[in-house]
Amino acid sequence: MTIAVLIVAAGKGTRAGGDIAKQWRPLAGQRVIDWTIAAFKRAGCDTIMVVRDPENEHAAEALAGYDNLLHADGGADRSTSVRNGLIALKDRGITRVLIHDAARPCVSTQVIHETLAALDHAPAAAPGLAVTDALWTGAEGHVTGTQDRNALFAAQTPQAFHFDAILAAHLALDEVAADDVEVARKAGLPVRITQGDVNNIKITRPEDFARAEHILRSSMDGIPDIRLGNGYDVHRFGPGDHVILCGIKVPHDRGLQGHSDADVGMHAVTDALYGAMAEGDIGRHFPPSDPQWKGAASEIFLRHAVELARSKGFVISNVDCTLVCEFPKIGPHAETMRTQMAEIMGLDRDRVSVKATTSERLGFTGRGEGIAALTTATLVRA
Ligand SMILES: Nc1ccn([C@@H]2O[C@H](COP(=O)(O)OP(=O)(O)OP(=O)(O)O)[C@@H](O)[C@H]2O)c(=O)n1
Ligand SMILES: C[C@](O)(CO)[C@H](O)COP(=O)(O)O
Repeated sequence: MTIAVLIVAAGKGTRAGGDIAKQWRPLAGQRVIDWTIAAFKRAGCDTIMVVRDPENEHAAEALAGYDNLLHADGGADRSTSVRNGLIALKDRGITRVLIHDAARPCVSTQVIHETLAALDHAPAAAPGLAVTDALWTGAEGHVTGTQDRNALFAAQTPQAFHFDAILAAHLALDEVAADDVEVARKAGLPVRITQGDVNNIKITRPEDFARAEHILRSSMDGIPDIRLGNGYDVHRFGPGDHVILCGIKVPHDRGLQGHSDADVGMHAVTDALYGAMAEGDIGRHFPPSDPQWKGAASEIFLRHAVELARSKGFVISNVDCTLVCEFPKIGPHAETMRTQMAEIMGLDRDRVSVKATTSERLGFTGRGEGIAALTTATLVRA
């Protein structure tokens, strides 16, 4: 059995408005089409044909980054686009095909698998959602009747077919059809209804972008948006009588050198937060070339990273910082450091860890030339 996915992406997206057709527009960090392609790859489908307008520069740009995608030219209506895609898939040994709207980026693995599995029992299958709201007919702003909803379903994609059967049905079609289920039925093929998903929305109107974004951000197919970041920093010892570590003044016979207060621990924590968000590092947000940060309290940097995370919808789940030095001894101060950093980040103390290790007198930390810090941070988007 060789399965192909045919994604129709040649529409103009008129109802969604905007200068760029909806399937090429950004959504939750990538393009709509990227989410749609990713959903099928995640479900294990590797043969993917995208039907697009060959003249559309946004289509060309969006698809350029993909290896191994098949392309076909779209037509004036959806049925023609599907037919072109099916013809382009002919002679590739395809036995089953899933036909999907590019504009449905939130489709789940479960919907894909269930629809495909139904082809073991029928030549065609498609996800539908039983209509739950009462249905009216209306005219001139008034209800004129109530429609029986018991036998009504809202149609979704992917719609799945035995390849030869749907190709033949499309080649025999002499009019425009709403979808491929209609094409199949016109050819006399029985179509199984599989369970649709309320989240499998089709981006149709401008407000659908926000709905799709919410669905994708809150749950990527049940996988929460969890980010892991790491941070690493080193500061050299110099003259002084204390060091600042994780916001705490620790007496020592040397100080740490740096443009700011040289709080190596807090810098590693801050960089781990930036890293989890792919937002660069402290140097990008607070350039050392800028004199205003000379001697600055590192708390400023950490508060900025925390605020940035909040503004992007992340909550910090935990932070784990390890300081590497022979001296000063960190143990007696570790709990105060945890409390201080938890307070700055607005976290419970049990989400903040500060620990220390020596490097067995090896390397620059072992020789007492400086202190290194490593941090791992986890961010979760609610
Ligand atoms: N000539 C067409 C028309 C539509 N589609 C695709 O069919 C899917 C569902 O169609 P629809 O939501 O109606 O998209 P558009 O036709 O682009 O939207 P509109 O009617 O608002 O212009 C979309 O992924 C769209 O890109 C296509 O490939 N070729
Ligand atoms: C195929 C479809 O998505 C099923 O719901 C739908 O028919 C596509 O287009 P429409 O123009 O929005 O009806």
